[in-house]
Amino acid sequence: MKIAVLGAGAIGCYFGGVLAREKVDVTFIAKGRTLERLRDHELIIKSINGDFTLPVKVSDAEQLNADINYDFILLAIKSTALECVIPELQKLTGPRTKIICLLNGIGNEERLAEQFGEDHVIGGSAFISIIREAPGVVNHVGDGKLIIGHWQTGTSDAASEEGLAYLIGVFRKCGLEIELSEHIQQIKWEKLLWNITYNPLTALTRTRVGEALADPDLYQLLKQISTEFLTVAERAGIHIGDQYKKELLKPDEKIQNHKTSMLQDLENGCEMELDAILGFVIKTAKSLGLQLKTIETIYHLLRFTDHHPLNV
Ligand SMILES: NC(=O)C1=CN([C@@H]2O[C@H](COP(=O)(O)OP(=O)(O)OC[C@H]3O[C@@H](n4cnc5c(N)ncnc54)[C@H](OP(=O)(O)O)[C@@H]3O)[C@@H](O)[C@H]2O)C=CC1
Ligand SMILES: CC(C)(CO)C(=O)C(=O)O
Repeated sequence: MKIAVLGAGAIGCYFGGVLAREKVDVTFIAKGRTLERLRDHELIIKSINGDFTLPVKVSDAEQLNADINYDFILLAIKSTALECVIPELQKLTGPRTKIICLLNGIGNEERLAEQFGEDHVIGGSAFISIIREAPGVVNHVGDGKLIIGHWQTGTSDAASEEGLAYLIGVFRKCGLEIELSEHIQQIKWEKLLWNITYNPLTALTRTRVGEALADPDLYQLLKQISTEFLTVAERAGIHIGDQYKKELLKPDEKIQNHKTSMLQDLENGCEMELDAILGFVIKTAKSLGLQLKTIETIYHLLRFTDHHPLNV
């Protein structure tokens, strides 16, 4: 079984590294400093479950060989880079390749399905926390479940099913919690409930999750954002589990000090994932005749911030 990891950052290096350690044939598709680093040095994974390092196979994203037939592609770029990697995916995807999309937000799997066909797409939600400390060096700081599921149920052939079962088995053997769901679209919305509530507001106000929750003004806004999002989900016919709603505004100790990925992107001068986290919801709301006052305001403020980085 051959796996390509497209996006050798935090998520790609961690999940790809775990598989490579178990002798799965994994190739990291990388560019720039990550490509240089991984060619000459071992991949370094720091993890709450135990650190490890290992040499890995790496290919230049700009010089891909279209002859290799990968069984699975672990897609772990930021959603902002999705259009840029479509030509790379075209070279990596053969008739039986499945793209496992690990990106946050909504709209990514839909775009992949439009380009490659629904039966080539496996949706994913990673409830995990990993920080890229340097090219080829990642730190797994928060544990959580990885949920994946066929974008179009009932279309997979026996060989792909066998491959997927093997992959899931390897992850489980390594102590990773992974689930194959038949409701991946719902799961993506459930994860988005958390991301849309916390990521944009904490980025805008440069706060950690616990700080935002403890501040009465920000708490009020967190509530408004989640209420607006839940209204859209309900009107769109998406069921959000009660447990996600109940726990949303009282996350446990472990997440209090968390800096959301959107705040990290802002601080690192990287483009924020605004469309996958906010834009898609705004569009869906518009198509349903709903106006989202708080979400739209925050989206526009962050778009402005994205285009006018602060010089601090
Ligand atoms: N980190 C986390 O804890 C979690 C992240 N996620 C989601 O997972 C996704 C990935 O996040 P994360 O791993 O943190 O992001 P990173 O920024 O750490 O990694 C993205 C990687 O994609 C690479 N990349 C960008 N463009 C290309 C290209 N054209 N060809 C090849 N590689 C490319 C980048 O390379 P370069 O640096 O050279 O540009 C980088 O290595 C996001 O959607 C995020 O929201 C979900 C749950 C948790
Ligand atoms: C909280 C976390 C790390 C969960 O996966 C996340 O999705 C984010 O910060 O954007």
